[in-house]
Amino acid sequence: FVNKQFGVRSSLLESSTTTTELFARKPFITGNWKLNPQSKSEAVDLARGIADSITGESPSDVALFVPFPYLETVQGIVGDKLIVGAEMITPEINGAFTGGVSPCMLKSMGIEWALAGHSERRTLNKESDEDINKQCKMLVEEGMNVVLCIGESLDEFEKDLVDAVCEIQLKKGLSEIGADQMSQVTIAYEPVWAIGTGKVATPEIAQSVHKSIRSITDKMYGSSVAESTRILYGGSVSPGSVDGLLEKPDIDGALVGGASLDTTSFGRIINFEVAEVLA
Ligand SMILES: O=C[C@H](O)COP(=O)(O)O
Repeated sequence: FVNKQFGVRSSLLESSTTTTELFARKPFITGNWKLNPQSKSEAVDLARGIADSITGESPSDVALFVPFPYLETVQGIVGDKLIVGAEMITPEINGAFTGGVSPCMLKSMGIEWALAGHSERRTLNKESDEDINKQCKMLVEEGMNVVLCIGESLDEFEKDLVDAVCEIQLKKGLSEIGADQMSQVTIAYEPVWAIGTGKVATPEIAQSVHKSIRSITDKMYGSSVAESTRILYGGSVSPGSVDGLLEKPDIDGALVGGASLDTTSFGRIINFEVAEVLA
């Protein structure tokens, strides 16, 4: 077994293997806690467990997107080991937006990352592509980083509209964001039918959509941006599925929901193992 992950796992690497041989982009494993856990003490335990599962220099970037009330606590626990981000933002500077949390507020707390466009917010909170674009633009303009989530419904999947839906969501979500701002953008492909259902997309299906997303990014921004933009897969990622997904050349990481609430499962996902990347 040869582990050629990007990053450092030197004890497992063949002396002739460089860390950049396998992955074109540094893998990025992210957890989205959603409306969990139910208490601060549980959040503390979970954050500690996850931070402890990163020993030495991580082979990947790792991020946790957590509910607002836990941000500072989790950040204090994980330190520099991983990124802590918000699950959403209100794209306003200040004013009469009851319940809102702005990018500026987050930045003042040292939080530099946020999700935008998660399907639960698109569906439950009726966020439109225009709303999501406003969030993305404000985040990058504030010098923050955004994970833009896109993905088709089951109905759209069955009607073979996957690439078309992703193209629309991508183009609208990134409207007026320049090539020079794309280093602040990560894309997450999350088929809605795979979220929380246990029905993970096969690596082949996910790879095909990721390749199409990269090609759309190429048309929008050129090859250099397309080749450097990380595209994560989300939807029922588990310890059993992560290795196969990460073996695909255009799958640069994962956005993990349910399994990010379990220290052992998320620890295994963070420390995924691939022997080679399959074209
Ligand atoms: O943000 C994460 C996604 O919604 C995936 O959630 P899941 O891993 O529970 O399916």
